[in-house]
Amino acid sequence: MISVEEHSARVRDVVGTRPVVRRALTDCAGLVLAEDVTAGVPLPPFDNSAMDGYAVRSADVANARKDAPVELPVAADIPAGRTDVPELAPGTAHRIMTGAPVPRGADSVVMVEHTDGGTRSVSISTAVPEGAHVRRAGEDVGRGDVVLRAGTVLGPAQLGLASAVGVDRLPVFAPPRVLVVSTGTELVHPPRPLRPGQIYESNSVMLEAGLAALGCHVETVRSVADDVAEFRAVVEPKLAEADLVVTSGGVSAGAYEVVKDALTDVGVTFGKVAMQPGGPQGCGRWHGVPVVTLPGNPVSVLVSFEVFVRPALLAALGHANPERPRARARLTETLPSPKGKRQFRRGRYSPGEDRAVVAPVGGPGSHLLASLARANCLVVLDEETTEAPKDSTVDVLLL
Ligand SMILES: Nc1nc2c(c(=O)[nH]1)N[C@H]1C(S)=C(S)[C@@H](COP(=O)(O)OP(=O)(O)OC[C@H]3O[C@@H](n4cnc5c(N)ncnc54)[C@H](O)[C@@H]3O)O[C@H]1N2
Ligand code: MOO
Ligand SMILES: [Mg+2]
Repeated sequence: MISVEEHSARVRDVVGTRPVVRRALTDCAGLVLAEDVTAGVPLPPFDNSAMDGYAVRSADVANARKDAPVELPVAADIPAGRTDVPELAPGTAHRIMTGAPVPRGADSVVMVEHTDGGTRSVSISTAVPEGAHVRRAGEDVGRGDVVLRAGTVLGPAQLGLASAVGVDRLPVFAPPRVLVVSTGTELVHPPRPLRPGQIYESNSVMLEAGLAALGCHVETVRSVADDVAEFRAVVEPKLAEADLVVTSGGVSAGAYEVVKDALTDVGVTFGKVAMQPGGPQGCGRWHGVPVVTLPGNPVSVLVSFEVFVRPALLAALGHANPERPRARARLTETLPSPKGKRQFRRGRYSPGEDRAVVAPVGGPGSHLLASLARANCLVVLDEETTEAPKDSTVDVLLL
């Protein structure tokens, strides 16, 4: 039996790191930036107006008041996007819109609300300080500034910033193509009616959803019978298109362990990990493609995905912290735990007023899928623990 840490290290090793690719910004959401990004232009690129109104010299409107407005001729009209903006002559105003370049000669903008809105001449009823409503070139970002650091997870704001400084593609860690294979002669897909002895397949649905949430491209074989020849015939031709294979089922101690039987002699190692659920595990390479084999019980699949596959993939994708957040919480009922194994029990975590609380959901059985769907965390009881008493403080992994 190997420890959770040993198997984690093996899985991380086999999954490795992803190559860097340059992708269009719109294909980068959720991915990790592989290199620093510098600004090709300052932000804003030029002095521009923060308001719709009139560009003026503040000295020309210094005496303007509501009851004594100042009248200026309007010498130009500057909508946003105008590229041939004339200089402002003293004693004149330019009508200007938000985002339009402030003309040379002007030092401030008067909001249209403080004028009569004139187009030939304008009556201005307020004085403005120098610089009023002018957004200065480079006040947000200077040319050549590092705007995004390698390792940044790219969300909407980061991608918007990249575009704003003139970038169209970014170097990111390429999401892998993952082939999910569920094994089991008993598996049937809804809405086909069940015959006695059959069950509806659920593991590939969980794995596909979990992998897609990490940005992986997933191809799924929703079920293969427990037959080595069929398993090889279905899966082997798909290896060329996969960066990782994740299987479910067929790895334990029975007579029809299709994954174990098909892959033992080709480079995948099987054994037991000191944990419950998720004991029987395997990993290795098949024709050079990384393979992680998960046990078939549905709770075992999802716990194994959380403990081994998800962190390995996030690390491969460049995430600095690939682990789920952890917390400590007061246990609402006593939980037994098998000696020598790390136990993961489903729980409902709530932050609480002064101390977080976790209530176990369902029993330890790894077929109890309904309780998994109600859980928002896993209570982690270490290998030494045989019982975690009610009201004791335990570690939880927040899902
Ligand atoms: N004699 C022993 N028997 C078992 C041991 C053991 O140590 N000695 N370990 C048990 C543990 S723990 C687990 S976990 C399972 C793992 O079994 P396999 O990986 O071989 O998985 P299967 O036998 O194929 O299936 C187990 C169970 O899960 C259901 N299943 C499988 N695939 C799916 C799916 N895609 N969707 C829904 N349900 C699925 C399957 O019907 C079985 O009930 O072995 C124990 N046995
Ligand atoms: O370890 Mo199995 O994964 O308990 O059900
Ligand atoms: Mg089995």
